[in-house]
Amino acid sequence: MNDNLNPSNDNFSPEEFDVEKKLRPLSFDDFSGQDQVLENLKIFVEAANQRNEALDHTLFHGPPGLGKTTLAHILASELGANIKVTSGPVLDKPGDLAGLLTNLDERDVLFIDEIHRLSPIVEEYLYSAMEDYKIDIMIESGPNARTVQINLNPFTLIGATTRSGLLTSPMRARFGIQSRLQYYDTELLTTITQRSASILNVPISMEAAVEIAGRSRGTPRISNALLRRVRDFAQIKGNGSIDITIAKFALKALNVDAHGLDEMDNKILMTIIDKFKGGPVGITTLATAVSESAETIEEVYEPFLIQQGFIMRTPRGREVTDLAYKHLGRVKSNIQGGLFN
Ligand SMILES: Nc1ncnc2c1ncn2[C@@H]1O[C@H](COP(=O)(O)OP(=O)(O)OP(=O)(O)O)[C@@H](O)[C@H]1O
Ligand SMILES: [Mg+2]
Repeated sequence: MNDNLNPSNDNFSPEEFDVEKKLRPLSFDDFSGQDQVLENLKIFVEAANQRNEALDHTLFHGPPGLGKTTLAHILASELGANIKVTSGPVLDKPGDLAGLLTNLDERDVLFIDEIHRLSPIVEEYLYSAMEDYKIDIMIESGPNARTVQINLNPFTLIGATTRSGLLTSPMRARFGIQSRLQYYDTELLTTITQRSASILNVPISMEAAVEIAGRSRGTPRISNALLRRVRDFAQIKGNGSIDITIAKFALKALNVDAHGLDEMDNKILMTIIDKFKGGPVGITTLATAVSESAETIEEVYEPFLIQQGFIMRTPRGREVTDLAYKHLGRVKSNIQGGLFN
């Protein structure tokens, strides 16, 4: 599979980065889907705006490409505040964090991506900043070294993670607002694809938008990536506009699965069928067999496979469904007790 279609791929070329920026919704009104999450956020933002207070610390979790970073930027903009962006692995000492925190104006947003990857010492340093808007900083050095406590402006920390299971409970408890983002259905992804096509100035038929949406693994980032690639085909092999014929042709050339499943999705299904007779198989055994971490399978791959009805979680482990056999063109063996269907 093309690397840019990988749900967790954020390494765009400079040109693609620009396109990506153009496509990113900038306000609540631009953002489609996640209705319940959005409805709540609108209320919290409006209330914070009315009271002229900082919004409560907010955590977004869920699989890659569903809009966590986008929502962090939207929140800052709806709060009329600045946003400073950093990420867990970048902050390796409290000093890095202190620099960011002391530069925040009242009600500003500090966005920490991959917040599950903060080092324990930085994480602990964050606790008092989040709770009391206070931090200790070290001044001078050598024999005169001492710490002083300084007050921060009230700010909002927005954390994002694909691996909420790896967050420590004290960290999680400090987020007053916690939202889990869900996969998008084809209808929503169709709307998003049409919106993106209009921003990119490329005509697209309804049928073609539905086709792209249906193969996007429930993920707007993938819809946008597919749209960009299909646009290339339309430009070179067609007349520049995207109809169903060119969309199907391009998606076939791109090797995109009819359900939008990626290589790892299919590998997981195939491994359960071929090596574990369809399951049930424990998550750690499965993880070893596909050479991926158990956490990544649980947080990135499995939710979509379950949502689409390819896998079931049972008390004894993961089991593939008849739909998975059908999808992969495999025949279910009778030994499992299942009949052909
Ligand atoms: N609801 C939406 N409506 C329209 N476009 C969206 C929506 N959500 C996400 N997108 C598009 O998908 C892209 C990916 O979203 P975003 O970067 O916010 O995902 P993420 O959840 O932060 O992913 P990751 O976990 O990989 O950081 C965005 O650039 C945006 O263009
Ligand atoms: Mg992100």
